[in-house]
Amino acid sequence: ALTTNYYDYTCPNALSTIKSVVKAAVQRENRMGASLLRLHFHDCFVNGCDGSILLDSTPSMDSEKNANPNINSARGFEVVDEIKDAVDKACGKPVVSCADILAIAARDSVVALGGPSWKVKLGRRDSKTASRADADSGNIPGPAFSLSQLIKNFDNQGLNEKDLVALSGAHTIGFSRCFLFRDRIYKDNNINAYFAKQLQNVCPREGGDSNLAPLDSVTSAKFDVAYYSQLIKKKGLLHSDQELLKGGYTGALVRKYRRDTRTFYKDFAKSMIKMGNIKPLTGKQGEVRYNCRRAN
Ligand code: HEM
Ligand SMILES: [Ca+2]
Ligand SMILES: [Ca+2]
Repeated sequence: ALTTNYYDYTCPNALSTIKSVVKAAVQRENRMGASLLRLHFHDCFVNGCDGSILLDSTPSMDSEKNANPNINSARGFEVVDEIKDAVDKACGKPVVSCADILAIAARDSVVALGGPSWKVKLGRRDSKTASRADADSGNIPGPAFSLSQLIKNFDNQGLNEKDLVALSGAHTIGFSRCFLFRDRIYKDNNINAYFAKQLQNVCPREGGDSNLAPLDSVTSAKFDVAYYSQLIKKKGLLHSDQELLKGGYTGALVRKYRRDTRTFYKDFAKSMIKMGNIKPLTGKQGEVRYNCRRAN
């Protein structure tokens, strides 16, 4: 099992080193916090939290970076390299896995943008392979998903409806490209008309596919509950975001989190730990990579 003190003896400075690299990266560019948080999510949902998303393509293996949910979208790989470099220097040898780096960087990103902290469980080892096919086959939920599809997708990972609503709160930071919310702003009816109109300037019916809009139009660089307030105003950016309000239980949670930052923070932290526990490689499984981009 994963433990919070895994590197206490082999690398006592691992956590502080990672925190300072993440903090500097988020100070350079706020969005990097969002991007690093998302990397951990997209890693864990494809064959578990094993660093698979970080591997580059080889002649015999196509990278998960090329899968639809990631291509021209997943970012932060240079910062992960920077962290790996710094932490290996701090430890004197490569003992911290890339999968653990993603879990720690996700937490530190949330903290850097004013969100909750938690003790990250550690001891994940890195995969030797990646699977673009597995990253492309619906393991990662899509923005057009209905509530029932979202619930089923999370259930496949051992995550429940509360995890779904709490973890979707990650959309309180970061951005989405236009073509992923175009249908929502031109076709959905459970959207605030003025909000839709504004977004249509950023995201025309034709062209501008990669133009960006904030997932939380109020505070896209602050880890707060504004995302949930926006859902109540029918101002969710993604169709999938707005779906959360439809369910009895999920809708009640949205309304609760909007009013109760402490409970959102507590539940988010708990669900992040749960997500970080998806099928980790432990013991002698996998390896600790020397370079997060390739197997040893
Ligand atoms: C519930 C199902 C989810 C769906 C359908 C979904 C979908 C998306 C989409 C479509 C984008 C924009 C991607 C792009 O523009 O290329 C996005 C961005 C993002 N997602 Fe999610 N997501 C979900 C859950 C999560 C979870 C669980 C997390 C983390 C715990 C997360 C964190 C983020 C972050 C932080 C961004 C912004 C990234 C950036 O600005 O670089 N998402 N998501
Ligand atoms: Ca993975
Ligand atoms: Ca926010």
